[in-house]
Amino acid sequence: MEYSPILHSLHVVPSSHVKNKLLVFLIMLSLWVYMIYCCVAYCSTVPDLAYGSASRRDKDAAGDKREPSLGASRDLLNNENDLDSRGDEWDDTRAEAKAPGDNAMSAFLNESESRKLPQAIIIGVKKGGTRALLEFLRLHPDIRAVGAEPHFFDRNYDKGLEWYRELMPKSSEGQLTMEKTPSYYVTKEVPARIHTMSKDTKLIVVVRDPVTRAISDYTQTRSKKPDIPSFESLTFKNISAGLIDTTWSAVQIGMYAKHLERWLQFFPMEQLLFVSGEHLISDPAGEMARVQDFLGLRKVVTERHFHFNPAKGFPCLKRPEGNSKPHCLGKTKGRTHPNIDPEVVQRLRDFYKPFNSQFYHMTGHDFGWD
Ligand SMILES: Nc1ncnc2c1ncn2[C@@H]1O[C@H](COP(=O)(O)OS(=O)(=O)O)[C@@H](OP(=O)(O)O)[C@H]1O
Repeated sequence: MEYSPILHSLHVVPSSHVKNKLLVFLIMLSLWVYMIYCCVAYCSTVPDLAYGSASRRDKDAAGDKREPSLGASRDLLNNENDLDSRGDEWDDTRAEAKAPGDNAMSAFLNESESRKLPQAIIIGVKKGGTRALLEFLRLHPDIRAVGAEPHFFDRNYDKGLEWYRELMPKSSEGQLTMEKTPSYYVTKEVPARIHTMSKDTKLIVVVRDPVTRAISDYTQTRSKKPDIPSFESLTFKNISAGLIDTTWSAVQIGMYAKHLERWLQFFPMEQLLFVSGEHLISDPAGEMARVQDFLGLRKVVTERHFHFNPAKGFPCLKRPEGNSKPHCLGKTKGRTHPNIDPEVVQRLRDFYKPFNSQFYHMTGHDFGWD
């Protein structure tokens, strides 16, 4: 038969047209199948998890940042207005450390997480280095800690344990929940209250030379209230008689042995760990080894996590892997202290000597302040 283009087109065009239609139909079908699959199987779970984790994250963040309503006190001025007390330093380091895809996984794991009352608390002392210690500890995967200071046992006790528990971040079974509120160490009612929550609570106290601590405390107050009297005049009840004012909190907090006596009425010494604020700066890894040991944790936070910043005079945190910039605590840590009359400093040293000796004796550790 002779070739006829007309016949050919009559024969071919309809068939390619059908093929095209078939192709479009198949594509549409697979799209529909995919969409149905998404809606029924995938979409019904993933957005839930994603939403769940997002809302949980928001809630956790809110929990971390939620400021408990606080009664008016001098500490309120000293601490709660201190942005560093809200505790978000180095959070970005931890966020960066998450691998992509971790969100879905952590959302899944979150399902088995719950908020728990803290099993360990950093109870003091104010200006001892408590923020640095908490942030060092937050690097540990087995620790979940609330960033802000809850002040539950001193200022918010009437709100009840459920209120307190709600402030805590979610944690899984093997993780320890922690918080830090430095005023606990010196507040009379706190040892009994923590004991009532759990007699097994582990207690950590960061202590520092009481004279430097007092000056640091004063420096913080003055940064908010520049018109306060001089350190020298606040130190003495009667300046000519050289009588130290032990009712001034900056002086009183440093009488560590006196406060420790109260704690020992409720807790055995083995349940308390005293961290040297000075060592936390000069040998953070060494001090962290003691803390992790005390908490029964694997030694995860080591020298690889620290980088000493000579300009700041403090160790800052770095991720062991990678070469990102180390993260340091904010400006409210390491404020320049005013020069204090050396005679007043010496008077304070003499005043603290017997308290320090008693403290060394009680803890079995010479902190070397004298
Ligand atoms: N790594 C690191 N970075 C910065 N600062 C450090 C660090 N380690 C310890 N410190 C010392 O911590 C002091 C503040 O103590 P706290 O965090 O306990 O203060 S607060 O009570 O929470 O306000 C703060 O006291 P000042 O220097 O007087 O500001 C620091 O000396």
